Order: sequence, then C-alpha cells, then structure tokens
Amino acid sequence: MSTAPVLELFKLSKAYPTPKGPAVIVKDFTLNFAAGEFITLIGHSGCGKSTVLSMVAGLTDATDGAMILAGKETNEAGPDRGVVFQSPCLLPWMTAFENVMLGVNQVYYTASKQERRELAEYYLSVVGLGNAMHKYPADLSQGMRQRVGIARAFALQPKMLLLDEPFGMLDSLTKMELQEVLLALWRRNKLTTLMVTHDVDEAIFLSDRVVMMTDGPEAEVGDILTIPFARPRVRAEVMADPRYLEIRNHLLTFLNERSHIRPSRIAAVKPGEMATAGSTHAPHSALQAH
Ligand SMILES: Nc1ncnc2c1ncn2[C@@H]1O[C@H](COP(=O)(O)OP(=O)(O)OP(=O)(O)O)[C@@H](O)[C@H]1O
Repeated sequence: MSTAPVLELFKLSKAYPTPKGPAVIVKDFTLNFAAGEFITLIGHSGCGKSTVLSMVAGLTDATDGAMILAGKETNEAGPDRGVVFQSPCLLPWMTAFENVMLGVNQVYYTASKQERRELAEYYLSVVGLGNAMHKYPADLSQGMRQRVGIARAFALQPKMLLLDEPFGMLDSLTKMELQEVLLALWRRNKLTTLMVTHDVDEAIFLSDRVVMMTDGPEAEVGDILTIPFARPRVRAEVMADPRYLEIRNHLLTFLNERSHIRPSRIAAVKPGEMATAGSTHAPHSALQAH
C-alpha cells in the first residue's frame, strides 16, 4: 500500500503588500495529508486559515514554499480540488441541478449527456435534494443551498476537498445534519479533505487530525492533535467518550493560551513536547512551557 501523501505543503508562506511593506500573514506552513485524511484547521479569527486554504486551492499564490499534489508541484487552481465556501455562490438564474451540471459539463465533457445528468442527480440526491433539485436558489433555504454546494464539489470527483467554514452561517441543527451528510459522502468517496472551522466540536467530530494555527502575523502550525475516535462515528457516543472533554480542553487551551506562542521561536522546550507538522500528539503531550 502506498503511503505517499496526497498533498505536501512545504514551508508555504504568504505576504500581502501594504503601504508599510509586505505583511507576512502565514510563514513556513508545513503539513502533509495522507490519502483520505480529514484535517481541520482551527485558529483565531484573522490568523490566516483561509489564506492557507486559498493557497491550497490555487486561488492565492504562495509567496514562498512549495505545494505538491499527487506527486506534482502545483500553484494553480484546478478541478482536482473541490472548494466549498461559507456561502455556496450559486447562479440565481439556474436551478440547483443546473448549477451542479455547470461544473460537471466542464470536467466530464467526454461523458454522455445522460451520464453527466446521472452524476449530478446522484450527488444531489445523496445530499438530500432529490425532490428539490429543480428549484432555484431563491426557493431554497440556506442549508439547502449549502447542500447544493457540497453536491457540486463532490460531483466533480476531485482529488481533494477544501471547505472554508462551510457550516458557519447555519443554525446548529442544520449544521449537525450537514456534518453527517458531509461525513457520509466523505466515507463513500474517501476524499482527502482540508476544512477551516471555528467550531471546536465540529473539528473533533469530523477530523482525523486537528491542526492548530498560531496567531498571525507569521502564523504557522502551532500544534497537531490526532482524534482517536473510530469511524463511522456516532455523535452521542463520541461526546460520551471520556477522551472527548480532554481533547476539547486541549484545543481550547491552545486557542486561549498557547496560540500566541510560536513553536519555531521557542528555544527551551523539553524534547517531545513541541508539536511539529505531521506529528500525532495525544492530548497529554501538550506544550506547557510558557
Ligand atoms: N488580499 C488581501 N490583502 C491584504 N491582506 C489580506 C488579504 N486577504 C487577507 N488578508 C489579511 O490576512 C489576514 C488573514 O486573513 P484570513 O482570512 O486568511 O484569516 P482567517 O484566519 O481565515 O480569518 P477568519 O477566521 O476571520 O475567517 C487578515 O489579517 C487579513 O486582513
């Protein structure tokens, strides 16, 4: 079995020009994604999470570093990465089905019309829009529109799925429903996934690993936590597991206390305490030395 990562991010950095000179938002962001791995990225507002996702999507150029996707260095956007944003940006004059078909027609132009239709219908049905796929966005709830966005991303069958706070604007019940929809699709398709979220519980429930970013400027990977719960996960069982609170506390402690500290700048830490990109920390091994 191949163990080569699907995506390697090596010392990715991003600086934006400002009147006072370049502002380095993200610095030396290094992380590998195993095939089919679900990674969430958490950190304080404005630290640079979306900037990282945007560089991975090829929508923003990195100022430094390298990105290797499926063995090839890449720095451009492409249909091999499906992106879902907080708001799905559907064309209002097209139905949900037509919105999904737009991408499907471009990517699968060699398939027959019938095959393309079936692909779009399949993913719209799986996300629960079997009876609403011919409605226009204005006639869909926000949660339903986001289901279209998810169906659209999966229908292109990309190598990677990139999600930028996809459930950030939804009420908590709809959010939980869509997390389940996402997990079901992810399991079926085994897509390597990067998701940006502010929601610690969402990160724990969905992820194989949670990557914590330090505060910006010059934000970097501060710590990485492996989530130990077996899949498929049942929310109630995960939340009742004694490790859940421990993991949650670890993440909250990072956000409240440790996100201001840059691992790369700390000289005196005990061996084994420092998180490195790709590490698989258990909650107890947290960096405490500050
Ligand atoms: N095009 C741009 N030009 C200049 N500065 C930018 C640009 N895009 C983002 N920034 C700055 O980069 C920093 C990181 O932004 P980014 O959106 O990546 O953070 P974030 O962690 O995703 O924030 P949030 O959680 O609030 O969505 C912010 O200070 C933002 O103002």
